[in-house]
Amino acid sequence: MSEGAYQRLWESSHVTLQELLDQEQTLLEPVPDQERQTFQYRLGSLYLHYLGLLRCFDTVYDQLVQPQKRRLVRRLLDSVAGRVLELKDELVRVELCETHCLDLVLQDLKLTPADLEVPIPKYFLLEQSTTMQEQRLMLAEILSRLEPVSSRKSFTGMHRTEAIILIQRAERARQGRLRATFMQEIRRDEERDRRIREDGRHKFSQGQEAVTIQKVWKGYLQRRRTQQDRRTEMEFIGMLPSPNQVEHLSIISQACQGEDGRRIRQMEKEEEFQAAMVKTHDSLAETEGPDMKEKMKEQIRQWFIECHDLTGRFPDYPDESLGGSYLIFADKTPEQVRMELEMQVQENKKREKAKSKEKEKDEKEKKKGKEEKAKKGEVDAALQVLPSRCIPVISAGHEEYLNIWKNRCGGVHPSQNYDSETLREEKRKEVELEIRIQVDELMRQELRNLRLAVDKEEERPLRAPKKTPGKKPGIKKKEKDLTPNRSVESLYEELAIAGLVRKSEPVALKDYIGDCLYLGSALSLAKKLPMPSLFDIRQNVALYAVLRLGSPDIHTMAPLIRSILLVGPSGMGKKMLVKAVCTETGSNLFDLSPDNLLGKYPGRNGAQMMVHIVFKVARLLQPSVIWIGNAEKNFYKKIPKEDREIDPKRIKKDLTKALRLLTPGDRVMLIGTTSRPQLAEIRGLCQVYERILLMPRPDYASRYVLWKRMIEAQGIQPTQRLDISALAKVSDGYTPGHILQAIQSVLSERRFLQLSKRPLVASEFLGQLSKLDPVYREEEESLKDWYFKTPLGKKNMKHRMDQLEAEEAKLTKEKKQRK
Ligand SMILES: Nc1ncnc2c1ncn2[C@@H]1O[C@H](COP(=O)(O)OP(=O)(O)OP(=O)(O)O)[C@@H](O)[C@H]1O
Repeated sequence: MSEGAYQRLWESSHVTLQELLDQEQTLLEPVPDQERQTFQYRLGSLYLHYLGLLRCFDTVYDQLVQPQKRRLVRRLLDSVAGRVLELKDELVRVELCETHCLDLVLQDLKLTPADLEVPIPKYFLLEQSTTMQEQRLMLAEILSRLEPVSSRKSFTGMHRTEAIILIQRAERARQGRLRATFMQEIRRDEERDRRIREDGRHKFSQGQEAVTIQKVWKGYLQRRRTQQDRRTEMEFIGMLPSPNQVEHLSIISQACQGEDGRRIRQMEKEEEFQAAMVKTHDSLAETEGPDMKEKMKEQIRQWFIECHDLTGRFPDYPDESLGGSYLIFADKTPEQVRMELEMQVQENKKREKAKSKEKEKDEKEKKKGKEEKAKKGEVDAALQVLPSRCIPVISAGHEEYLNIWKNRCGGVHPSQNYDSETLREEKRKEVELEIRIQVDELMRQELRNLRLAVDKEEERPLRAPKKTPGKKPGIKKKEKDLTPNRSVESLYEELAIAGLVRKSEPVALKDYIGDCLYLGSALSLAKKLPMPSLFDIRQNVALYAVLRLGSPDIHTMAPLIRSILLVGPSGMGKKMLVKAVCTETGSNLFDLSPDNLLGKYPGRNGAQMMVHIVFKVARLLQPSVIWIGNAEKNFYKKIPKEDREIDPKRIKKDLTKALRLLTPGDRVMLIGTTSRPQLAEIRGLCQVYERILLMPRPDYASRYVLWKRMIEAQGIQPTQRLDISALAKVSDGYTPGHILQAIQSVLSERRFLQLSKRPLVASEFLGQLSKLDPVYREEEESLKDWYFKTPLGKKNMKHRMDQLEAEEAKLTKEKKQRK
């Protein structure tokens, strides 16, 4: 794509954004519970639109070169991502479920399932800070120091004689196999000769011979032609990949080169812009600074005099936290400002009084209302979207685009140099603010002198800055630092040596294979509960973990989620998802799994110290993932004998406390994984883990793509002879881990070499599959039953029951009326 194309994409994104911002307003109006479905539909549609926008802004930010525009697009990208997360929360709140069936919305908007995919901004990985890379190097260095010890321990030598015997045995076996094949061939030839001798040779005339040869040849030619035609048609309709892979790959690599080239240009332009910012700032401070200073002083003095003339006394100087003298210039007369300052105190008092009165009134009304509702026996619930934190940021960004960039974007090849006029405007404001701080300091002193000289007034006590409502200083508990004298590096090293920090294997989230549920809405209509697909799980992990951990701005704007629990049978890819989160966000991986804590930091104080250090380091070196495998063990109802030694519940209390101290901006996420949550106390588990993602066995669509892509990942292009659909059908009940295991055991090195002569067929995998234990129905049912005991599951169940009851009541009423 050319630069002009990215520019046009940006412009069209703003057209969509304008439409979405218009829709936002209507969503704030409360909707009665009866219209739940329409409300869900509107939410779903908005969510899909924002996802599309996120994709566009990500592409534009990745490829746009002009530094000022990139800054604006970045702000828009982060705030749109925040809005996507807010809408996801709304969807969960309204649908009482972690997964959503958006197939009808997709259909109406003429989108494909690929549009449901949550895009992960490319800058998460491309703009990883150097500190993150340094951390990774530090960990590699610590681990390499530890390695020789462990490798020495694990290496068990083999005696020379034993080794010779082993090699001889293998060589004799090889020779035996060769001889056997040779003998088999000799016997086959002998058998054929014998049969020919017994049957006697057919005598053909020359004509018959010619006809036979022609028959075979023509048949062969026709079959080849038909096969070719069929293949061409399948390629044409996109059912088979094009054989021209080389050409395809060269086009892709060319496009990638173009993108990389643009990223290099971005860096060059950014450096230019950084230098220009410093230069413009300095030149403005030098040329316009003194004038600005004098003008400000003049204005403020004028204000002092006018206030004194009007009220007979000098005004109070606005506090620094209120913006200092900037408050005076906000289009107000000096008298207004003074009055405002005076009025603030009185208003606060009045407001407090009114609040206490209102509270009393509300309580009375509530009581009355409750009594009335109880009398009527009905609950009047209304659905409404919560006010957004991201919309103001998006609107401001959109405004800025309209005011500054919209009319300057034109041209097929827009200029990618920075705009010096806009830069000067921005820097002028910055310089003005800096100078204002200096001027305020001077003028405060001058005011004090004036009061003393003119009114003979001693210094007045400074008015306390206005407190923001809701924030009560001192109420938030402050964390006690148990390791005040230790550096982060030394704590990190300590954790790495103890094995609590791990090196995560690189796994991309897109490699978590799985297709979406195509019939979700149909199932819902048939009153069947749709189960989450692997696709849904991938999307939820992207939304809950990756987007939040990837960017500090998104984390601050999005609703806070500190922990998630992945619940599913063994082999569903829970650990793989944890690794993928670390890879996509460049997070540090801390392992607090009960089995990993055996013998580490013993005693009550030890456990407290361990959790403290892990959370402290995780927060200081954010983004971080704290993983707890077999998370049920921390909350065992009854500790089994074999786990008594590890004392799995010892970190429970400290974990809950440490989690509560995480605030927006602390990019730390606790991810628990478990396959047996039934063994845990459900209350404790659900208190620690805010979101619970159930991972049932894969459905047919997911199994199909799993087989296909896992075989392809081994470097094999499945042929027509491999019936993947049949494989997907018979592997019902098996997890992705099982499927991978079966593929790996069939595709041995020897089988690989035979592929050209003997293509793969489905039956080969069945033997391997039959050796593995599938997820039995009882196990899955018990997991589902457990899920419906969790807070969200319970609400969902109750809602569905209520709906069923209401429908039954409606039906009986209709029947009665017909009679
Ligand atoms: N959806 C998937 N796509 C691709 N590979 C998968 C998928 N799910 C699982 N795998 C693969 O299956 C194997 C087992 O996965 P993993 O160890 O993550 O499962 P798990 O649920 O953590 O198991 P356990 O509960 O036993 O710890 C891994 O090699 C992983 O890469």
